[in-house]
Amino acid sequence: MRHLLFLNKYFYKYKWWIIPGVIFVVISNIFGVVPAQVVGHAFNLITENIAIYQLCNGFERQQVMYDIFSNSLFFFGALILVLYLLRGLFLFFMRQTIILMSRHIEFDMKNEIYAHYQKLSLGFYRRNNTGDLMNRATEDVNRVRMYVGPAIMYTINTTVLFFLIIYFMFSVNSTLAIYCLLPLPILVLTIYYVNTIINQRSEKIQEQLSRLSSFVQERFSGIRVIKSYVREDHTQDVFAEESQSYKNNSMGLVKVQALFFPSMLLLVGLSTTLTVYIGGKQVIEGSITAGNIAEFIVYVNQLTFPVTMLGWVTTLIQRAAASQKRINEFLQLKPDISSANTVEKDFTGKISFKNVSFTYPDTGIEALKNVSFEIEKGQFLAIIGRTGSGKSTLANLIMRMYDVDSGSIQIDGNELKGLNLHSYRNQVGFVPQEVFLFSDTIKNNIAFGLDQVEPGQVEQAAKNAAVYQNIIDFDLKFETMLGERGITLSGGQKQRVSIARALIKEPKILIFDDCLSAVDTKTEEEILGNLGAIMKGKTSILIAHRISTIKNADKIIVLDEGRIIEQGTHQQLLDLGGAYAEMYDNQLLEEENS
Ligand SMILES: Nc1ncnc2c1ncn2[C@@H]1O[C@H](COP(=O)(O)OP(=O)(O)OP(=O)(O)O)[C@@H](O)[C@H]1O
Repeated sequence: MRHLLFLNKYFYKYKWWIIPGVIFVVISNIFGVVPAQVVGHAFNLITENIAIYQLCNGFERQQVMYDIFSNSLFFFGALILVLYLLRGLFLFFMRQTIILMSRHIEFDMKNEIYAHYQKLSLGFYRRNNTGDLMNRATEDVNRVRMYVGPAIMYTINTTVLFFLIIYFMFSVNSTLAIYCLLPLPILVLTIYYVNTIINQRSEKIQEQLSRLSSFVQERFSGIRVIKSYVREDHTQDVFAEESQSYKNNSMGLVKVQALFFPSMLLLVGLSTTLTVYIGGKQVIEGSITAGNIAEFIVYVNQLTFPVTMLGWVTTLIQRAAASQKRINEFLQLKPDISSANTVEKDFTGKISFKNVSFTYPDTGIEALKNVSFEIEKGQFLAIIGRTGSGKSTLANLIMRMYDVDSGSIQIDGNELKGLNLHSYRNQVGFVPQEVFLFSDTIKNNIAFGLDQVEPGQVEQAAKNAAVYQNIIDFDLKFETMLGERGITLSGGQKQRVSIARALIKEPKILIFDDCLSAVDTKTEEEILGNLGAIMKGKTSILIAHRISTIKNADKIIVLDEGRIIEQGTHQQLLDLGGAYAEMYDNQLLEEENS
């Protein structure tokens, strides 16, 4: 429950919603309870005068009495109607304040969670799966909203109504009030018990449902693999099995739910019977009127719904507390990477690594060991090495996706950790190894890193990335949609759109993480030629597997098992006759063979 204290700041923020809300609850309940007394008076009017009315049978006076009777009853009826209309009006205001407040809180929370998620570093996203992140920002927030809205509203409502009714009941007759209320605790306990069972089963069903949807989602994403391995029938069987247990559990839930209303009605019936029985005896004794019995029956019926709600509200609160706990777990996480300095600087692009070592915290793999090198402003650095040698890790460290364990990375002679991260990353163009494009138009994908796009900028970036002609060939050209509902680009086209996205930023430092692998050698040469012109005076880092791609680099670093084993120009490394020269010979041989 203490987790829900987190929400107090929102209650404070929206105090001018909740305070009038509570006042509306009180007023609406007063208008809800008073009609019971009017019913009582109406009853008394009839029971007290019906005998006299019948005595006047056959006399002219009977018509006069009839008129008085019907006018009075009409008055009572109209009064009840007006009171209920007023109750309805204040119920409307109550919802318009408390439920609207819950929607505002939901909106604020979603934004707070989303903003916080974005601050968390890459490591956090590696540790938690997307489904879990999404659930906390949607399903869990929704459950908390049910607490700040309906749960709070019904709790206040039930409390106010309960005290009003108790007050009125006891002011009429305390013995009858006690008998009337006697079955209520049993009703509360029964409903709470049945509700708990319903809840446990619903949770189980919910879990099964999300397992089922993850299963379906994954299988449809991998439909190509399923079809090529002819596993449709097997997948169908697994799906049917999962659905079967979902069905069985849902049917079990229906059974419990079916018990809910009958048990509730039974106890309300018991309460009414006691009211009539005990009340009847008291009428005979002369301590109350028949109208009071009618009044009590209305009270009992009025209490039923809020009391039923109590069980539901308890589960809402329990669920909200569990959800808020999950939300708080993430909200309390501090980002591993934070911007230390707010001064924004323009960089020239000199990068130096001094004895940098880095181990991935999740796997314990030491990806870089004592790495030292320097790139001057405007130089072209290439990194080559076997798969898993630490090339992408090096690029990620320059982007400060992770912080180094030991050693230091400096940009223009300043510690990377001390730089304004936002401004620094804004000046770096990064093309990751795994291309990711958004389900949006090609134009918006290329212009992703810009706040404002000048005319012709997107087209020029596409030309520089040698993808312009491909885009022009599509019917909708730059407005072509990508992703699930749009077209699918080829691997090479995707890589080039992703390159265009980095180039359009006109970065001071450009990092290409093995992103020319799906591009043919001719296109690769075209891109590299364009890059030469664009990156003049700016620093570029290119990670590659083909020596043909990097031989013009100012400096080449050869990585092996996280260590730099050789560095120099293409010619220097060939002259060295080591790993690079061997790689070169092998690649020449492969080319000749093919
Ligand atoms: N996010 C991660 N969490 C844990 N370990 C990782 C992570 N990324 C990479 N590694 C490990 O770090 C080592 C270096 O990986 P890295 O991706 O830097 O190699 P690479 O040289 O870029 O390989 P490739 O050429 O295949 O892309 C590998 O052993 C890899 O398993």
